[in-house]
Amino acid sequence: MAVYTEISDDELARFIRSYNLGSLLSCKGIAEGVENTNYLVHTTKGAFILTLYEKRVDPKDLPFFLGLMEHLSARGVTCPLPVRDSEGRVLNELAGRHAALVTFLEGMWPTHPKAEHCLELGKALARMHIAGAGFALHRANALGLSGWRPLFERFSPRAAEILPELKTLIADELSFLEKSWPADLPQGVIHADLFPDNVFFIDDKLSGLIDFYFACDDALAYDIAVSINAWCFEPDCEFNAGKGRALLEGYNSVRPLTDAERKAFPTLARGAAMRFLLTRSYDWLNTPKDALVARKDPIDYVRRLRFHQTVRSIEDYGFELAR
Ligand SMILES: Nc1ncnc2c1ncn2[C@@H]1O[C@H](COP(=O)(O)OP(=O)(O)O)[C@@H](O)[C@H]1O
Ligand SMILES: N[C@@H](CCOP(=O)(O)O)C(=O)O
Repeated sequence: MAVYTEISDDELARFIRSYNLGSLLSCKGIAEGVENTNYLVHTTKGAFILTLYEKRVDPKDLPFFLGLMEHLSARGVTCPLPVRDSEGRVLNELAGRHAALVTFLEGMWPTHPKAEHCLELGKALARMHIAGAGFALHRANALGLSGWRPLFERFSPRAAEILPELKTLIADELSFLEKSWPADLPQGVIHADLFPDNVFFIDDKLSGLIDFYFACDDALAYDIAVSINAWCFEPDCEFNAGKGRALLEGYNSVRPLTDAERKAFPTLARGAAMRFLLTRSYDWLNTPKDALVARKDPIDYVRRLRFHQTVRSIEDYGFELAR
């Protein structure tokens, strides 16, 4: 579920009146999602998503996230467009939370992604990276290399509750990543959480990207690694080389990977697995068992990490990329 904050009818009516969106017709809480409270709002001018930002979003990052959606949208990326109120503001307050309204995107996310979806996703990711160039605001990746060890230290005494060897696995892997992390790859704005539930399709055609609330500046190829992990492993955590190839080929056809990115890919994939292993482990241990939000299994990312540890070069994945 993701309705952490309830809003009264009066508060909502007052809020919607501050936008030039006609009359309020309906408002329903959205069960999907993890981080923030989302409502689907209909007015006589159309459908919108109302987001109330919850405690894990740092308010100082909101201009970056909202500005990025405006920047990308203006450059042809189909993503939610923040709506301005009658005074030109995109960020407001509602029910004691920072709040914004964005346009509603049609489409469904693929619950069982196929290679065709991965190909489309790869192209869309590359287009997003290209469109992100020139965005004026900056945000460091709070969940990048320098954030991993401090996050690990917050749960390491309890890591064995997830898996007896987890503490050693993470500690050794962090040492490897700190020594080997590539420093000079092409940088830009990345989505950083482009999982299937953040990508919409209509009839197998990609219709839009959502959820830019982890977006930041980082290595562009790291974003590909995040998506390879999220899209190209089967439910039993077997790597699907066909899906991986489709994603990489789609990406490479729009923005060819540099030699340095190709060489660094196995390390980036290990780092991307580490990032989600850490956040999922922390949440697994700290989300109350009766919380309405579903915890995501950290073990899936232990398996991905172990797989990437066996890979030496991008060719070992079975990718054959045009140059
Ligand atoms: N602009 C949008 N258009 C259509 N649906 C959206 C939009 N934004 C969010 N949603 C819906 O809300 C759900 C949760 O949104 P998301 O941004 O992933 O939340 P969270 O950041 O809390 O995880 C999505 O799975 C989708 O169903
Ligand atoms: N994608 C993350 C969790 C973040 O959820 P989202 O709904 O904000 O995409 C994971 O799978 O661990």
